[in-house]
Amino acid sequence: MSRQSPGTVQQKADPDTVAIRWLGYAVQLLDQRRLPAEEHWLTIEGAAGVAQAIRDMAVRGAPAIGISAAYGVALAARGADADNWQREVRDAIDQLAVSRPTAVNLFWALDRMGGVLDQCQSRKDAVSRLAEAAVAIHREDLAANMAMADLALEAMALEKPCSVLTHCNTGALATGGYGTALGVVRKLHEKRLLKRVYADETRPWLQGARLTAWELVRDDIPVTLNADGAAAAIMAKGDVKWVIVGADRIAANGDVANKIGTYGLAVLARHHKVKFMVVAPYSTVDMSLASGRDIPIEERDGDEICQVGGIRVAPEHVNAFNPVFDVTPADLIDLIVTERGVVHTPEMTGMHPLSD
Ligand SMILES: CSC[C@H]1O[C@H](OP(=O)(O)O)[C@H](O)[C@@H]1O
Repeated sequence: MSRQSPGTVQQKADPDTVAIRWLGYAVQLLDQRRLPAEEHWLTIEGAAGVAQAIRDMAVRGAPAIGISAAYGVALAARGADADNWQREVRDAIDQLAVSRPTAVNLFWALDRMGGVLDQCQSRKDAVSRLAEAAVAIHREDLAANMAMADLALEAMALEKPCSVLTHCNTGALATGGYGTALGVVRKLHEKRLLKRVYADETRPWLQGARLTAWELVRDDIPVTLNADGAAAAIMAKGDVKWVIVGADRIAANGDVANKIGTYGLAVLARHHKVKFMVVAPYSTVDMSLASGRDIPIEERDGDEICQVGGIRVAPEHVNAFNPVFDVTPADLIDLIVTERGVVHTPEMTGMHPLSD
């Protein structure tokens, strides 16, 4: 990631960890499909472009798609007709809401932007207030990540450095900056409490191999990349003490939807007496859903798992099943960390201790 340029949202953390830039007239997104081969920034001036970037995974990661969608709403106000601005911004919100179904951060951000829209008196008012609201969502997410890292370290109460294992990419790329689960990894490294982080490659989009490995190598954090299927053997060796993952939606009972493969890791962790931690901002918690059974799970085109690096490896016409998230039941989770606080053994209380 490159450094912020003038006119972009000002952050308190290291600006190198920012992959979404607000330019006032456009949002810039570091195209995650092209990493690590190329650091290519997309400049997007309308909500339709943002919706497409989310759908096509140019930007991905639950908090990052919420932040991007918020900027999309702000752009819709800028491009709206003076007489029909409310309708046009509402339509943009609807369009953004159908870009991806599982990460609730998207709907949370759009609801918040819709609330601001309801208070606007004119298009001019909407242009400035919606931009301010999107920047606030971005800044708050970054601040939440920093807070969660501190809370997680406190809860881990480590006496000596340990190794951890993570899945997918939950770093600066997936968030407003710094990262959720990967923010905890960064903090462990900073406090000299990290021996090594094992990064699952995360088929089929390879967020672990392409994005997590890129972020960590870039920041000199000791990382070992492994095939997803190696996680059991790694845990069996006994070096890994924690599995640390992010989340796309957390139901009221503490069940967690996250990248496909997470549930399997939780089962393995319990078998090997490895602790299992979920790290996500409170915007990922959906108290309207009683359990993980109610979480909509995105299924993407089966062709995504029939190829590797753009080259088809499966036979033509094979039937392929490609759910991109799974649900880990609360009883397999030791800790859920949000910026509001930590829930220990969520199967006992669900997320209720942190709700309003
Ligand atoms: C920091 S949340 C990241 C979250 O997003 C991932 O999904 P995707 O790459 O499909 O957007 C995954 O579930 C991660 O835990």
